[in-house]
Amino acid sequence: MSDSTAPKPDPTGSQPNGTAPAGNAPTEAPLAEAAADNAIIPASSGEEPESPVAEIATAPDVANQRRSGDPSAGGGSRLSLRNLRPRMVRWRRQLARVNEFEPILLKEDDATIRKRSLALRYRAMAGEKLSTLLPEGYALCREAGRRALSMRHYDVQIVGGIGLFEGHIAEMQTGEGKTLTATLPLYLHSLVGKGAHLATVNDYLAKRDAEWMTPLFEMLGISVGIIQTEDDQSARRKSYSAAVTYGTAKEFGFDFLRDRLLLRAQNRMQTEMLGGGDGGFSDSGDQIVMRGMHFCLVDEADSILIDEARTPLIIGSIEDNVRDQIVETYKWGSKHAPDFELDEHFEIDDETKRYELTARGRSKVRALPKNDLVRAMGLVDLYEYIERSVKVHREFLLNRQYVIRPSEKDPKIDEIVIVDEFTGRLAEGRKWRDGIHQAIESKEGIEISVPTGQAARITVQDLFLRYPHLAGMTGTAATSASELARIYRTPVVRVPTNRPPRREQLPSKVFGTLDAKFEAIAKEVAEVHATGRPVLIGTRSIDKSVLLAGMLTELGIEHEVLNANNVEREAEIVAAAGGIGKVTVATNMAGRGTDIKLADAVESRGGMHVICTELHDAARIDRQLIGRCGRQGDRGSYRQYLSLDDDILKGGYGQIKYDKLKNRGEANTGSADRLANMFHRAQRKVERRHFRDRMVLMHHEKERKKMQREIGQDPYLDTPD
Ligand SMILES: Nc1ncnc2c1ncn2[C@@H]1O[C@H](COP(=O)(O)OP(=O)(O)OP(=O)(O)O)[C@@H](O)[C@H]1O
Repeated sequence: MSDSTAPKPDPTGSQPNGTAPAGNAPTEAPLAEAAADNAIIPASSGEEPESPVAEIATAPDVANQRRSGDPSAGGGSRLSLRNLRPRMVRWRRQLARVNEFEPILLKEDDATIRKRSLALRYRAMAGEKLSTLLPEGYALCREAGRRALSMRHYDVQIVGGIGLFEGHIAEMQTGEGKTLTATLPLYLHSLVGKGAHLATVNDYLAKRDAEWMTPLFEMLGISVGIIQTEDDQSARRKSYSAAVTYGTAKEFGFDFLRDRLLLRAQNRMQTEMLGGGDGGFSDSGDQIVMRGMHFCLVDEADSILIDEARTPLIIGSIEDNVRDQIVETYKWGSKHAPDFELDEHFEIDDETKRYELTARGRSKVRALPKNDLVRAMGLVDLYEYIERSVKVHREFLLNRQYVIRPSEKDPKIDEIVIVDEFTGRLAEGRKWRDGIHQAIESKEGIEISVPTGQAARITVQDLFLRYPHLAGMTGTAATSASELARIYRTPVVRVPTNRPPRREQLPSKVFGTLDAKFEAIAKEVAEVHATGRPVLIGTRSIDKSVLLAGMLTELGIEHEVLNANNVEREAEIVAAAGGIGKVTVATNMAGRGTDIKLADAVESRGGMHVICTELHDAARIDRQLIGRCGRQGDRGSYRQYLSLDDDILKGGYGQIKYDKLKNRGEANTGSADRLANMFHRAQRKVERRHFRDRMVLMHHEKERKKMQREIGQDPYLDTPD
């Protein structure tokens, strides 16, 4: 930590408000302007979480944005909702109070800043309200940022930070400095001594952001902990004991479950000891790692709180050696199944279609060679394994009942996907029960997915609902505002950009077929590429990214493909994507969290051009892609390409109407641009359906937990498999 008394020069050139020299004007000008006209723009009337979705969804700004069909609208626009004015006025007043501290803090040395921070902590611990401490706290944080990181929180960031402190989801455009903004509510909430968590999507981001912000926190006497997947219990305990802890939603969830299991085990031991008198309770030194859940700030809030919301975090109860034994026995079964003959070794019950070994079949099983793991399995179990394997060999055929393809989660691993016998379509995510699925995996020689057995389970949603104070940041929340407000009681606010955005939306183009669309896209890539501007093309699936890449190769355009198949090079590809003449084809969320920095000469040529090749099921994902260009006031442009055979039309209007549109598309030779709005309507229908599905699921889960509590069970530990 630096002891210098003189503050470090501010590379942003910005000065405290009111004392700003002329050169500072560009940095703070938009805020001054925006502040006068509602610095923060509500994306929904989330203040009334109880209000019906329609009311929220039709909040004027969202509605305007959708009417214009511009999924990137927002950010710097200045729209206002009359009924939310009081909140904005209050936040602006608080900003003014934060600013009042600045000239005073500027004159103080590092040691005094730290002392002030300690004094704030005492006051918070003594029970003073954090909202009273906010102006000085935020001013201290800003001053620490300026000295330790050479970054002074912009006024918009301070106002965004106030919104976060008050439990909002702040929508900030990519590149607007969410990492620095996060320090404000983290610092303030950490003062009460119960810990403040920042949850992000992966270990890498947790570590990177924590390390980047640590000098700021250290200057204020605030310790920082980082949770990484490989950490052991004692490292975790240490990280959680820090004032501020960075980690992933997943790790926070697992630690919560492990602690809960441990507490139950200890509780049981204690009860046994008290009851039996001779119980073996000993405090073996096992201690929980978390020290409660007080405040959590969720980065990439929409993806964690909505996309991942239903993801269950499960701690398995099957131990590794048992798992190995099960896997081995499946393999053993499928190896020997072809040697079993109908009628001689097994029979099939006409009614139940059950396979049953005959006496000869059973003695054959006993005589089969077995390794130690298989031998340790009970004989009755072995009969069942063989019966199941024989059934699978006779009845389940590759490319008829199922296909094999690379797993979406990990393309290096193959997986079995069931073919729906009625529709002939792939039944994504479905599995056969009673070991059939595993027996097929074994027959095909691919990794056997032994179920874990559940010892404890929590969904990401439940986890965050347990925090009494929750807030989030994201580039794209406005379109999910109603859902976030309804589930988490976290209203969404839009934070305007520090500098006005200069991103240009080019008119959407609609084609009859995918082929026609892709040809036009390739042509546009060639044209923009010739000017030296970088082009980023987003596709909905891996195969489409490959198709487009093939077309670009034919045109002789050098390019990079970024999809789930080459995640290792992700950061490298994204970092280079803003160079002169770069062309990058990416599937949706790829490259998240890495900044695309434009090469110097790119800005004067018009910045980056983004091409969206199809609408996604959620407008939010489209906006994420579009947000890649025109960052921090850079120039940039984007265009949406659509065709009448796009999946979104099927999802929105159903198969029959989709088939009609597709036929119309095939007959269509000219432009169909006038139909662009139809695609956005379809997208809204899909979004609404997904929202309804999620609400139904949430309702069922809630009921289940209620019932379990009523009968004295723990909904996280007594989980149905
Ligand atoms: N107040 C500030 N003063 C100077 N530079 C800043 C300030 N705030 C942010 N920056 C710079 O802006 C850049 C983007 O910051 P950051 O990565 O936190 O953005 P982000 O909003 O998280 O973007 P993404 O959505 O891509 O994750 C960084 O290089 C950071 O140094």
